[in-house]
Amino acid sequence: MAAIRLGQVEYLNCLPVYHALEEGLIPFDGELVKGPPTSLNRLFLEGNLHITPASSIEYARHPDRCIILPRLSIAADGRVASILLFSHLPVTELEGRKVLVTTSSATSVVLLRVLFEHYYHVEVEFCPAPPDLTTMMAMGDGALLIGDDAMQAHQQVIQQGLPLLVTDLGQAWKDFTGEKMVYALWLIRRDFAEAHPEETTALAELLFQARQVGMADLPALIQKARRRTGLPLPVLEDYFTIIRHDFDESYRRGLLTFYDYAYKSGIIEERVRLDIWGEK
Ligand SMILES: C=C(O[C@@H]1C=C(C(=O)O)C=C[C@H]1O)C(=O)O
Repeated sequence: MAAIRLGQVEYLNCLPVYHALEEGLIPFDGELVKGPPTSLNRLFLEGNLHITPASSIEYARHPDRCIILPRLSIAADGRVASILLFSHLPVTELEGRKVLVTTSSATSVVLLRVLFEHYYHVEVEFCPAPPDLTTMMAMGDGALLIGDDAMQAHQQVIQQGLPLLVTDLGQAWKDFTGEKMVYALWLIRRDFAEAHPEETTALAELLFQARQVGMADLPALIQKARRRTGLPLPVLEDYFTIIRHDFDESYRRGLLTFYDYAYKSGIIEERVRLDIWGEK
């Protein structure tokens, strides 16, 4: 069998799961392929990755091509700190304005559309743009950033005292629905999983164990995150307590609520059921 190609989102949100693999604390002889979420989504759907964390909305767009690994996600219960809308005006005053959305995200762009349509009841014009706060804010009145880009931009706003409002979409989603929000799922290619069921179960277990090992040494994660991003320690300590990787019933309910709104907004074509490896 060819070496496993495993995707890794190049943001801090993945560190708890990949730290143990990067450090060899858990042996993994496949290949780690790093990138922003939209690159991993594309590589996976083109058949160039066996497993990857992918934007949760992509599962709903291609349920026939993938299976969800159990017990893993990238999620938060309310405030998430890395999915942020920066704006010149309060969100409810953005009617008719242009909002730039990062080309690195799929899920959060849909989440923003859902929130504007169903929660804020405001119509805005969305334009994709590379993730750079200054350029984005020069082109419009709002900028959606995710991951480390969002966290760095937030620091820039604080340190330079920029006159921008910052809306946390995880918090907005919680205020709107009362639910948790699942941003990413670990997906495995359906053809691969069906042809190699034992390897699939072993890979699911390996990733779950890696996360257990990673989370068991939070100080090491924080030090590594600091070296990688230069973000202040209190920001990192806060982030690793609010970013979650669980996928129990309450997370699944939050995800299905999100899919329902995406369906109502015409973003996905049908209501999806979650096909989770090892569960029938
Ligand atoms: C919480 C996050 O989760 C993610 C958001 C994604 C998206 O919006 O498509 C995809 C993968 C994750 O990186 C984040 O990036 O900040």
